[in-house]
Formats: sequence, C-alpha cells, structure tokens
Amino acid sequence: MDLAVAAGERVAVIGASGAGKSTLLGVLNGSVTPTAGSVRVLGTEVAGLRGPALRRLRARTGTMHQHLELIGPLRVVHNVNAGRLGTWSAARALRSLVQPQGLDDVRTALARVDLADRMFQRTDRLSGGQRQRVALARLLVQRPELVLADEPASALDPALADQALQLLGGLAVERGGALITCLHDPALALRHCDRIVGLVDGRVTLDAPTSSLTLAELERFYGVVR
Ligand SMILES: Nc1ncnc2c1ncn2[C@@H]1O[C@H](COP(=O)(O)OP(=O)(O)OP(=O)(O)O)[C@@H](O)[C@H]1O
Repeated sequence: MDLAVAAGERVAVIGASGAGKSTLLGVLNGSVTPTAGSVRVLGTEVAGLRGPALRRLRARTGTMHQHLELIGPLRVVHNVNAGRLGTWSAARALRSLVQPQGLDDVRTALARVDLADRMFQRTDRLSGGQRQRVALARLLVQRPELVLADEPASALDPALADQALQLLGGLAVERGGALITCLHDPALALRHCDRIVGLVDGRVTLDAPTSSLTLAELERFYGVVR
C-alpha cells in the first residue's frame, strides 16, 4: 500500500469485510506494528516511537474504534473525559473519577451529539447508537488533528449518521488535520468525504475524488448487484 493523505482531506476507506480497513487505521495510530515499510503520521515516523513521544502523537491522533472501547460500568462523563487523559496529570485524572473535571466541555460535546441528558448515566445502560455517540463526544473533547474513525455511524439512524460524519469532518478540518474513516455505506462516503480509497486484500485498488464517482460505481465495488 502506498498512500498519502494531505491536511484538510476527508478520506473514506471502503472495502469488503476483511479487506484491511481497520488494520490500516491501526497502523496509523500505532496500535498495529507493520512488518515492513514506513508510516509517517503528522510528520512523525511511527515505527519505533516509545514513551512520551508515542503519547504525544497519540494525543494528536483521535481514534473512534469499531468496538468503541468504552468502559461500560463508568458514567458517560468519565468515558468522554477519557479523550483528554493524555493531556492531564495522573493526579487530575484520578481526581476526575471522584469529582468529574471539565464539565463544561463534556456538556458541550454531549449536546453536539444529542446526549446532553445522559452525562451521569452508566455507559452500559445506553443503546448501541447512544454509545457510538459517547465515543464521538470523547473525540470532540480530545480535539485531535488526525481523526481515524472505524465505522463511526454503523449503529446510527440516517439523520444521526449524517450528523456524526459532519462532526468528524469538521473536527479534523478545523484543527488543520484530516479525517480517515472506514465506511460500509457508500452514500455516506459520497456525501461527507472528498476522496474515496478502496481496498481489496490489503491493496489500494481505487483512489479517486468523490466528485468523480457515482453511487452505482461504489456499490459495484462492494459487489452489490441490482
Ligand atoms: N490482530 C490480528 N492478527 C492477525 N490477523 C489479523 C488481525 N486483525 C485482523 N487480522 C486479519 O487481517 C485482515 C484484515 O482485517 P481488518 O480487521 O483490517 O478488516 P476490515 O476491512 O476492517 O474488515 P471489517 O469490515 O469486517 O471490519 C483479516 O483477514 C483479518 O483476519
């Protein structure tokens, strides 16, 4: 794979299940170590980064995981605040578990995903779509430059899916960074991304501006027959 994403781009990564979309995001956030090749993120070579250097890069890179990685028994406020633990001292992080810190930012982020009334609810009492929006609010308080989102709207109804993609794109672009998001919904990719990268067995077989693609072409890429 040879891929360069510029600042300001919103890129949808599409491809059949198992094509390598999540692995690509993992390589970019440093959670998957490539066996060969070179990966530069925000100007930094990822391979070999350790300790504070890796933590600094992770604070600038926000990932919305396919399985969300929320802590179920914790209240929503704590899961949202987890987005900025990388910038807090250990003492502040511990204090926040007893007396949640930075409530104004949390409230604002939750309002942007229509969950303002859920701040103190246990996270595992929420629906799948509500949990997905908690993960999105966590990214909103983190304010990363590079946003990596793995199927960020898979559990959302169409209106909330559009809202989520708008927030993710806006977040990345407002920080001068980029959005790279895996999407199984070609229409969503066409509406919210500038560029579409298609993977087959870990290789890039499609890389084009959204404006040059049609929904029918993307559906054919997924093997949809009408
Ligand atoms: N930790 C791992 N170790 C070894 N192989 C893995 C690991 N994680 C994923 N794979 C394999 O890598 C390939 C790509 O997986 P990946 O999760 O990146 O696919 P994907 O395109 O995101 O799929 P989906 O749309 O189903 O989420 C698959 O064949 C998978 O079995």
